[in-house]
Amino acid sequence: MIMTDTFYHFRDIRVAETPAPSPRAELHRELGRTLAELNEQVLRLDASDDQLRDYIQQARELKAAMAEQGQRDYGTTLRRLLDGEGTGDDVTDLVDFEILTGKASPLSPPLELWLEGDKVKGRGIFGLAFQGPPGRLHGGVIGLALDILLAKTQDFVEQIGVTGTLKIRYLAGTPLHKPVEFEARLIRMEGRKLICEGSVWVEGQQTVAAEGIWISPRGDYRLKPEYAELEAAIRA
Ligand SMILES: CCCCCCCCCC(=O)SCCNC(=O)CCNC(=O)[C@H](O)C(C)(C)COP(=O)(O)OP(=O)(O)OC[C@H]1O[C@@H](n2cnc3c(N)ncnc32)[C@H](O)[C@@H]1OP(=O)(O)O
Repeated sequence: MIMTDTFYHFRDIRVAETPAPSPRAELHRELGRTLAELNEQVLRLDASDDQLRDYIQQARELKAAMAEQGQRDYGTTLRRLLDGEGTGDDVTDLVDFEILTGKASPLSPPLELWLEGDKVKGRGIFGLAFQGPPGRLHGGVIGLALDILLAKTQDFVEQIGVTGTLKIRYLAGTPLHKPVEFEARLIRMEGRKLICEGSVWVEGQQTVAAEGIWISPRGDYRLKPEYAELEAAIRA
């Protein structure tokens, strides 16, 4: 019997289409979630000075124990993926530690993203660590979430570009601790520019509107063949 391993290329990594996590990746996710919960717990922790000293000591010991293990090298992982020789673990290593969306990152709610028809959709519940105005999500964090969300409209095209312009209009406060829904879509492509729009919703009320321009460093934006049917919608 011939055993075939699956290898991944960087350009094939799409929203919500990452390989099933290995047991190691699952454990990283559990560790990340536990640390995120700890991060929420530590905010204005109502503990005595002695208890705080004890927690500092325990945290330092945990950090020192982890430091002995070292960290896998990001550059090597990215290189394998850019060469089309990435493993499933390489893909999860890349996406699972991303800010806000990474399932193994202590800095993530996490914000979940997926493709639905011609849209990129997202959902997340943000805790106190992401607070701006009292009880509300920080506007800069919303900007970060929209940057990540709108960038994923590039899942429909061949090129990968960088954020050129991101315009955000805050229409109403976005509350903490409630499901926040995100939506983005391609508007049009003009050579190396990709123009897209996004919105943020809580309980059916729109709280934020955004428009973005992404710039492809090399080559004009082109739809991937499997999304050719979007042509009519984005030219309309
Ligand atoms: C391999 C791994 C890749 C992973 C990517 C992850 C991305 C993560 C998301 C980010 O955090 S991106 C970081 C934030 N963005 C940046 O750091 C971008 C910094 N700016 C640049 O690098 C350059 O200014 C840029 C590449 C955006 C444009 O420089 P160019 O010299 O290629 O542009 P050029 O002047 O030739 O203009 C090309 C077209 O784009 C337009 N343009 C240029 N900069 C623009 C801009 N900033 N906003 C809107 N449009 C812009 C420009 O008007 C022109 O339009 P027209 O063809 O219609 O004349």
